[in-house]
Amino acid sequence: MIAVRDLVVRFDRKGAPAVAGVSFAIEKGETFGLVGESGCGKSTVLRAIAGLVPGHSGDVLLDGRPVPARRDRAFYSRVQMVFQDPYGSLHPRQTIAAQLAEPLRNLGLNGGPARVDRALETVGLDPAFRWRFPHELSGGQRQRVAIARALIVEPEVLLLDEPTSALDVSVQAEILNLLTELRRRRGLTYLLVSHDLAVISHMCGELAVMQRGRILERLDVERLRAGTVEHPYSAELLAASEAYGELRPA
Ligand SMILES: Nc1ncnc2c1ncn2[C@@H]1O[C@H](COP(=O)(O)OP(=O)(O)OP(=O)(O)O)[C@@H](O)[C@H]1O
Repeated sequence: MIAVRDLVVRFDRKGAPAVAGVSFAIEKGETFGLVGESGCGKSTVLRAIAGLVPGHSGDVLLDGRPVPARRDRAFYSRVQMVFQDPYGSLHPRQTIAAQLAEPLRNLGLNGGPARVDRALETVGLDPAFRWRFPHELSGGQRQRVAIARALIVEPEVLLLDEPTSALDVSVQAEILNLLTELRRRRGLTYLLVSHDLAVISHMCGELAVMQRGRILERLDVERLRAGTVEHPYSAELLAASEAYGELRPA
């Protein structure tokens, strides 16, 4: 469904690239995880796919075809993003209805009230939320709105950048379960970036461990849960994960 081939991102001409030749492919309906310590380049991979990083090299392929260097409406109607901080990504002085209608307007699609209500329902929020402002919502409700805003254009792929890192643990589980249910119901394909192995283990079929802009190791979730990683850095990451116990089957 979506793939990157030899992706390189350089922010600084002299220094090491932030992403140094990353390749992977995600089948339709699957969730692929990118995991690694802060600064390893995982968010940059995701932002480069979304066209938010100027001047990357390598290919981004959607359904096997390269996407245009300047991402167009056709791309954003198929690929949407959800960021870590829903408070930062929502406009503080716009109603939820206005914010949900915006991506439809940007893509030249019809944004009637019924569509906004449907989007709210999809993420488990009452239509009455349409008149509220972001500060009147809890963190979890705000992230539900961010997911509704990504889904309102009916994309096929969601790029998820630490979608639950800013939330309390109990709310994290709710949002992860909602994302899983939506993926199953709609046949969505996810690329999930997280520093949290428990989140990756819960969500992903396959994952790649990144360090200093490169993929060190690819794993399927069974190997992650069994702890049979090959690269010493992956083993370190696993050992350091507070959630190590949760990753292993009881
Ligand atoms: N816009 C930018 N300009 C310059 N350097 C950047 C920019 N964005 C990221 N970087 C640098 O690129 C490297 C990779 O950052 P990136 O945010 O992709 O890492 P990450 O693994 O997602 O970490 P985190 O989870 O902390 O965001 C870091 O060294 C970072 O400082």
